[in-house]
Amino acid sequence: MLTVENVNLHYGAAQALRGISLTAEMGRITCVLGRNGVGKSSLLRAVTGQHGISGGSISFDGKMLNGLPPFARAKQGIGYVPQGREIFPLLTVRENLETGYAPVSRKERFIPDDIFSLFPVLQSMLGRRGGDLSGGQQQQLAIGRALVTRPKILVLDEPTEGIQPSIIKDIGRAIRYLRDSTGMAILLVEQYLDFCRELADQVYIMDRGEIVHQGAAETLDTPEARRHLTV
Ligand SMILES: Nc1ncnc2c1ncn2[C@@H]1O[C@H](COP(=O)(O)OP(=O)(O)OP(=O)(O)O)[C@@H](O)[C@H]1O
Repeated sequence: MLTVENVNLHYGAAQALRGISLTAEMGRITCVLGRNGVGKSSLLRAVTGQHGISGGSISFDGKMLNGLPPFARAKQGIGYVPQGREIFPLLTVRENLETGYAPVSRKERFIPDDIFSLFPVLQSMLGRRGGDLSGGQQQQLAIGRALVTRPKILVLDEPTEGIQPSIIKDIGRAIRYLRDSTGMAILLVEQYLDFCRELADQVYIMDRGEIVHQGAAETLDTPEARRHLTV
């Protein structure tokens, strides 16, 4: 289980996270919703070690992550699918997937078949350059690359952003499959309410760097939750 306790994060003098606490349990999909700029990506940067925190603690599987660099967190089992996908455009699909080998042991340095069952398009495009793929295919590649690192928790930053509906469905199916078949934890940041409502076991809403609501997915339909999500 991932435990975030009372976390603060600053960019210079600007505070982006204010006393954030949340948990993401194994075998469950935890969704964090919120409008633009409320600190969702900053939360994931804190969890993955992309940005240091200025207070609080983050632990996974009983181990404290504070101060560990991103590669050490990847070794602990934290897989990250960043906003904007960050595919290497000049590397092939296969090479992009192979960049996920870095944190795993030599004997695990192969691409699990599951990835191609979830996203068959990746298999048919193994020799193509990442930059030639559509946005939706790149998103599938970014998820595949994170899965190559054999994560125990998959952390996704707005995977539906700019993606066509049919691929959003595939991504939703893949996330559910990963939860159910592997028991991994999923921490998902989103702005797309319907996607979260369908997938999430547990939801949090952020506003101005704080958690302002938490509960089961059904609670997203309460007027109080809606108020935090409408512009
Ligand atoms: N590198 C940075 N330097 C300074 N301020 C930043 C930086 N990154 C984000 N911020 C600020 O921190 C706040 C939270 O940003 P963050 O990207 O975490 O929000 P978000 O909820 O993920 O938004 P979005 O949906 O647009 O990605 C915003 O006010 C943003 O302007």
